[in-house]
Amino acid sequence: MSTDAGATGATTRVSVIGASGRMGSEVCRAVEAADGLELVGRFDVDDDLGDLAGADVVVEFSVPDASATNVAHCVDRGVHVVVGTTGWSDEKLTDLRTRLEDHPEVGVLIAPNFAIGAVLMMAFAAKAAEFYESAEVIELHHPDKVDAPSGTAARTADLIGAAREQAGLGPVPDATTHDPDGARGGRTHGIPVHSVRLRGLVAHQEVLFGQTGEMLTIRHDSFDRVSFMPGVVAAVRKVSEHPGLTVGLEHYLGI
Ligand SMILES: NC(=O)C1=CN([C@@H]2O[C@H](COP(=O)(O)OP(=O)(O)OC[C@H]3O[C@@H](n4cnc5c(N)ncnc54)[C@H](O)[C@@H]3O)[C@@H](O)[C@H]2O)C=CC1
Ligand SMILES: O=C(O)C1=N[C@H](C(=O)O)C[C@H](O)C1
Repeated sequence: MSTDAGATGATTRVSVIGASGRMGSEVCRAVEAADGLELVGRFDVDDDLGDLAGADVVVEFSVPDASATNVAHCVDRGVHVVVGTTGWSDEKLTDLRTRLEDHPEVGVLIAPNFAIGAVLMMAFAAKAAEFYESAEVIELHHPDKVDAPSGTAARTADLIGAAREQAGLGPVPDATTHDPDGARGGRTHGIPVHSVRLRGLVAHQEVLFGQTGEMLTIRHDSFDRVSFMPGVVAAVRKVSEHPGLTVGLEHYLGI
């Protein structure tokens, strides 16, 4: 298997699942333009994944209901996978870890967001969380997105919730007792999360922290899907060096 193009000069063969989608098509263009990577397969719904066109690494951007099955197909064939699809529940992650025990050489990266600024936003939010009484997440996306909240917002809220627990903070203050239409949004790990869907948007998020007399806002905007590509290409290059399951691009970037 030739996956270490940087060190050896060998070419890494890459297939894309979800190749006709908004992200998949952008990934195909990025792989074709990247030194040391060769696009060998494009797969979409109803295609037979077969031997994955002989890929060393698969990039998977499909739909939440299909992603786990697609990734299992790759792992069973000893192929590394870079996953951007959202909707990975704890149960699905546990099943994948179990599957990987039979293929200890295979690396799988699941990253809720490949934009470097979004990775930093999540890291900054985790850092800030213990210092503020209040925290809320607002994610804003294009209206063709099928899942809410976004994977990025869910991950951000999880990181904030875990940091608050670690610091011994209680629930966020909220006197609401009457909310028949759910105006206060959903909750992830105890943190309110609000989802906006608006034509013209791509992918955006604000993390709000408050305490008496001050407020901190951390905001990230992806104006174009090219913003995800440096992270995807870096992950393709590194995934073989990280056997087992990794959740979050920050672990590949040393953030
Ligand atoms: N991690 C990240 O940085 C990012 C993640 N995403 C996530 O990536 C996923 C895809 O997003 P988009 O490209 O915007 O969606 P999209 O709807 O444009 O593309 C999804 C593609 O998957 C295909 N598909 C459906 N079922 C399939 C199956 N069983 N096997 C193979 N392909 C199948 C569809 O035909 C479609 O071409 C979503 O979960 C989204 O949240 C999106 C942007 C960035
Ligand atoms: O569907 C999208 O567009 C995006 N999905 C990911 C998510 O759910 O967090 C990443 C980014 O926000 C774009």
